[in-house]
Amino acid sequence: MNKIEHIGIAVKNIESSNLLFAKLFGKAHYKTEAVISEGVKTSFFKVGPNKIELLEATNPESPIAKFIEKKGEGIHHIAFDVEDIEKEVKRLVNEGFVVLNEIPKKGADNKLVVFLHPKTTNGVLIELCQEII
Ligand SMILES: C[C@@H](C(=O)O)C(=O)SCCNC(=O)CCNC(=O)[C@H](O)C(C)(C)COP(=O)(O)OP(=O)(O)OC[C@H]1O[C@@H](n2cnc3c(N)ncnc32)[C@H](O)[C@@H]1OP(=O)(O)O
Ligand SMILES: [Co+2]
Repeated sequence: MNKIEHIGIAVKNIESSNLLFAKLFGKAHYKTEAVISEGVKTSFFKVGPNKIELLEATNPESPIAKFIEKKGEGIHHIAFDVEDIEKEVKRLVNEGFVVLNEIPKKGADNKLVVFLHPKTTNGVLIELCQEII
């Protein structure tokens, strides 16, 4: 596992949160993207070398809708950059982690992604990301 790729923050309204985080960071988001399969609208900010992903649910079954219902807005996941996602998944399964999707799926910002269940990672939802070249 390499560096943190992004931190995901669940928000109720991405338009108003875009304005709020633009005020906080002193610059606007650089991209928005809907990921239909995850039921989310996303926007991305660059803060120095770091990337922040805002996520709004687009339907009530979305993981973001369920998360906000239970816990409210806030940090939803931490994503890590990996070079070979399939190899990393195998390694983590061997270590006993519960992988939510063993077959990598298409995420936002040109990435293949895999999630680990927060129950096996001390309550932190972890996303693995491999850049699609
Ligand atoms: C676009 C993409 C990208 O970057 O490219 C994204 O990020 S998409 C980001 C959105 N997509 C995803 O998150 C996909 C992976 N996530 C999922 O499959 C789901 O959200 C689960 C993580 C399995 C949780 O679903 P759900 O709450 O329905 O399951 P569950 O009832 O089994 O919940 C199990 C426990 O996990 C907790 N839980 C749920 N979401 C959590 C989160 N984000 N961080 C920490 N804990 C979390 C619940 O409160 C519950 O705790 P208690 O039992 O203590 O009450
Ligand atoms: Co993410």
